[in-house]
Amino acid sequence: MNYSSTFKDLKGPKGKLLVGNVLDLDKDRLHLQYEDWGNEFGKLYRLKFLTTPVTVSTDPDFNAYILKNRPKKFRRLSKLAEVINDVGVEGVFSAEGDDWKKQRRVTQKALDKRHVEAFFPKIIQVANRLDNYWSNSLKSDPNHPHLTQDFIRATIDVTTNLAFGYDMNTVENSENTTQQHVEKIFPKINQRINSPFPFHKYFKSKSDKDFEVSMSYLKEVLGEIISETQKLLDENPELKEKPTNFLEAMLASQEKDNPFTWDEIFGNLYTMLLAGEDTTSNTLTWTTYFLAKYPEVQDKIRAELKDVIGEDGFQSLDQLKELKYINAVMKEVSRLKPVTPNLYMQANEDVVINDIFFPKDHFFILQLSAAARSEEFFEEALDFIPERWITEPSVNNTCPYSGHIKKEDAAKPFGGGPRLCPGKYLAEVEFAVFLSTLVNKYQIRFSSEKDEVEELFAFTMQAKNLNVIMSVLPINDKQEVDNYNLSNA
Ligand code: HEM
Repeated sequence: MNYSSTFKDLKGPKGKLLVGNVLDLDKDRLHLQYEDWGNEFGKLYRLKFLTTPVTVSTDPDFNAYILKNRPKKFRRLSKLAEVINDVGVEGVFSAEGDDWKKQRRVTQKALDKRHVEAFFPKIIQVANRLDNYWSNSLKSDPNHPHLTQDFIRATIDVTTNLAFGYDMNTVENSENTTQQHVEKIFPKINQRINSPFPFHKYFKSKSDKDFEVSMSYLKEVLGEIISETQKLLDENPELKEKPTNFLEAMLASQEKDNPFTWDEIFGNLYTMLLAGEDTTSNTLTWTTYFLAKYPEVQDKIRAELKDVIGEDGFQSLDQLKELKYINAVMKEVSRLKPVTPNLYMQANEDVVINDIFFPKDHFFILQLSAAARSEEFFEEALDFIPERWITEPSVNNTCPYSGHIKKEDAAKPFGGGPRLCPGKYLAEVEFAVFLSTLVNKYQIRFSSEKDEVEELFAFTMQAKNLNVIMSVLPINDKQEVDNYNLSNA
């Protein structure tokens, strides 16, 4: 192998004897700390967690190389996979090699465009329930402040309907506590990944015990869904040949070569539930922040809805493609507030990237938010400008200043390469439908003048201290929207 330097030559913050940089980590704002260090030490820099050397990359080309060269040259960090598997969420996200290929095939098929399109009426049904729920809640609580929880419930309902063929209806069923249990999983996984030692194996804290209660609750719920689906397959054997959703496909494999194990079935149901819920609901929550900060964005969305959807509401998925401004809002929110800002990878073999040598098993942190918010790739990078994503086909869609990198490559909220998020299309559809439902009838604003929102890293990146409330849009504003001309905005 030819190279002119190794990872040991990279600069980085000075660590402490024995522990390296572990004690310097600001766990609640890890992604911001990695961004700051990137500004200080360069796009590639070195850290040490106890005795383990780590390379952090904020370089989109370097990140793209690693994302693209999976599963052969790189894998997800083995410690991450161990923590995820240890809590029982052993699915496509943590799998590698042939196991991953097998699980990816069925996951990707369940979430492909054809399935999402066939399922569109159900997404609309969930959105209508959300709308009813909001309009009723606002009667008793004129400034409804629970938007994050509402989005979590809506995304849980979509995933369980689409992937498991099961209508959980957590939006209307306030007794259903699934959302509260699901919410505990990512923060716990995050805590365990960042813990230098698996203390929970020897001593269970109160939060470990709470977490176990939540996991057994979810196991019971998923167990019931599995039993009902198995009964359905037994009564309708034709479904075993032509399964209509993810769970049916996994159960149908029991009677074929190379069946999924029960751990894989449970693990993938958890994976779907988690991967589909936390990311999409946090992106929607961050969107409400920008809606409150820039009320004119709400007006533009309403104008576009009026143009494209009209009075009759969504009729088909084709209308979504015409919602160019709403799609641009999602891209801009995901650029400025990417909910998965750090991806953890590991080398399967010795590799040379950018003329630098990294040994087998080397640990990489791909930091995605630094490039997405950098002036190097985006003009007025810290400003919220959805229009930057609306380009005419004739206009060259590259970032200003970057020369060769496309905007999409500098901001990669869904990862990339063969393990690109398979739920991307579903997430885009959910985003457009739920955001339209919200903005069409309701007004979003801050509950106080102080904007104290903070980015909290808990494996996904969440909005802390977000003081956003909603109220029914006054009739007058609706009339004004009728006269609002999007093209002049
Ligand atoms: C705004 C919403 C979402 C964001 C930002 C997001 C982001 C991501 C990212 C960054 C990854 C890692 C990709 C990589 O390693 O290159 C990922 C993986 C994954 N996502 Fe999403 N996701 C979203 C919604 C969804 C939805 C709705 C589902 C399904 C219901 C889903 C299912 C998955 C699965 C199963 C994986 C693992 C794929 C694999 O390892 O092969 N995601 N997502």
